[in-house]
Amino acid sequence: MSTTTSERVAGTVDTGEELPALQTIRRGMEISPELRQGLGVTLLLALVATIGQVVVPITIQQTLDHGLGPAGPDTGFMVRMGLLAAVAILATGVASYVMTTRLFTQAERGLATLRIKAFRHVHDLPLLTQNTERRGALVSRVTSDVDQVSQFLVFGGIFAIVSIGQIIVATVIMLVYSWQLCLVVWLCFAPLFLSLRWFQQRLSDAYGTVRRQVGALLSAIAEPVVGATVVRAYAVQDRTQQRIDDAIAAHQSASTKAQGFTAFSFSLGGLSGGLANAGVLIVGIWLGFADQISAGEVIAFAFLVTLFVMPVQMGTQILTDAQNALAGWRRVIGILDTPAELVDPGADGAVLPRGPIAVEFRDVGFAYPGGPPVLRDIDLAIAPGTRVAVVGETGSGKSTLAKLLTRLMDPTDGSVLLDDVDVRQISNASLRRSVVLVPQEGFLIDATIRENARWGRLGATDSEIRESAIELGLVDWLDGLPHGLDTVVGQRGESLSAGERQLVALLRAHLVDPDLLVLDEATSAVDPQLEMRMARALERLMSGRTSVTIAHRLSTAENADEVVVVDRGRIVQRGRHQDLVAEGGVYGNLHASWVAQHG
Ligand SMILES: Nc1ncnc2c1ncn2[C@@H]1O[C@H](COP(=O)(O)OP(=O)(O)OP(=O)(O)O)[C@@H](O)[C@H]1O
Repeated sequence: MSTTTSERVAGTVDTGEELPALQTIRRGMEISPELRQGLGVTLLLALVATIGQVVVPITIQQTLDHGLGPAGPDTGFMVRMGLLAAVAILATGVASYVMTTRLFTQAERGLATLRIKAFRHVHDLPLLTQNTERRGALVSRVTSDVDQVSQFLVFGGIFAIVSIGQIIVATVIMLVYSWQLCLVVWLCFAPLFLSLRWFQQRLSDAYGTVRRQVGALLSAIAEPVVGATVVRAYAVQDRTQQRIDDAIAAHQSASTKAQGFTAFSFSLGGLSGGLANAGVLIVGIWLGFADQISAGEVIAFAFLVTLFVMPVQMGTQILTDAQNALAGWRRVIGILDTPAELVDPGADGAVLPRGPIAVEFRDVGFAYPGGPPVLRDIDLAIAPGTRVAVVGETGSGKSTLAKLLTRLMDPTDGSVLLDDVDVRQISNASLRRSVVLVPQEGFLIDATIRENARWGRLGATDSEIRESAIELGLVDWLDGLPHGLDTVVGQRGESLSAGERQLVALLRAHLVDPDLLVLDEATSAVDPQLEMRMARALERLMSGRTSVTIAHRLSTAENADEVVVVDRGRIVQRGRHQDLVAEGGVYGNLHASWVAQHG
């Protein structure tokens, strides 16, 4: 677990930002063991590829110095050297190919594992955390951040290893030939080597700005697309267009600046190479006259210099990529290091028996991370099969109560019990089987009504879905739709009306066949006919089950067996509707405002 976890603000995702580079790599390898598999062989191949590169200059030197004797060319020797060079070139090519293939296969396998683990963990993160972390940012962590790691591991990583190897081996060979010429080469490249860190920092800053600008650009574009209706309704196209234009201009200038740094370091690499070659020739000839070096060695040097050029030209870019990849890796590891606070007891957990569930809140308190208490001293017992309506002013804590009841969050104090068992001890599978939450806005996927209903019971047949629709009195509505169960609901169910979306949500809930139904009643008004249909479906859905409804309608409170009144996080009144109306208090006020609205 990362060092930052302990300091993490409750309910937020670990950013992993303070994880040192080496620790990041170690943790990353632990999470994706595939990255380590066969790494030894891959590195061996990298060594073969590197050594192969320097064999050619050596054979040239040998041919020039020993193949062209005073007695004329030694054909046998030259052929042997030529063959050696050919074998070296072939070996380098094959080794590079196999190495790269192995590397990207392993890297992609390892990163697929990382993605899968991160996605699974996102599911286990407390709902609260998912709300706190911007959802888009979570998505980017498991997609583009992993891509950055992948890019680097496949291209940058191996290039870095081979490059460093190339420079080391070339330097050793140069030293064997002539330390003076080696010094010339190193002096020519020294300014670039020394400024690599400086370049890398500039590049990193520049690309950091580019990434931020990409984010700004995406949100500037997403806003008018997602909120197209509002943008048009308020005729603010010009303002949003201006934001997009500004974002595009800012992105363009940041990118140009970043590319400028890359181009500069690239050119400097070429310049250093040219200088080194010239220096080698001048000093080499001078040393040659002093009989300190052979012609073949000078030519070999010219070849060896080229082994320096590419690595240093790409060096700054590789360093930046490495930094980006590490940052990406840290962010994904950060997800995995965020504890799944809602621990599922799994197979060891209790299993709820079938039949209406008894509910109890025992001294429950709750506060959102860093916030004040939202629920206090909640003691509430609901007998099996009872129909309870929870009412209260907006912000009084009703939805929070529902989330605790369905274990989307755990209480900060006290406990929630179902059939006398703490919800924390009930296996998730059993909990999801027996308890259903129908939220205000049921989330519909862009698929058919059939697919959406099947979220309630995966694999439900058409006749089972129809049976549910018949029991809820929805079959004539379903048959009245243009394509029945095959009707596509559009993104987030946009092709249906708000009331129809609720009907699909009820159908889905009915297919679960729960023993405890928790409903967050929709506030949006629907046409009277649909309203009646919904009321009838709800009535049937609740029958024979324990139900807790967050009520916004007078009729729901009137029909409930018991009304629970929440005010500023506490239960202030309980009882039947008529009794509470007579009692007055908070319920009296709520009732009066309902009557004023609809009476
Ligand atoms: N994710 C959250 N993070 C921080 N505070 C929250 C969060 N959700 C709700 N709250 C706060 O908790 C309090 C209770 O909210 P809750 O949603 O339970 O009220 P409610 O009674 O259901 O309101 P409404 O009828 O408007 O839905 C409010 O003050 C709200 O600001």
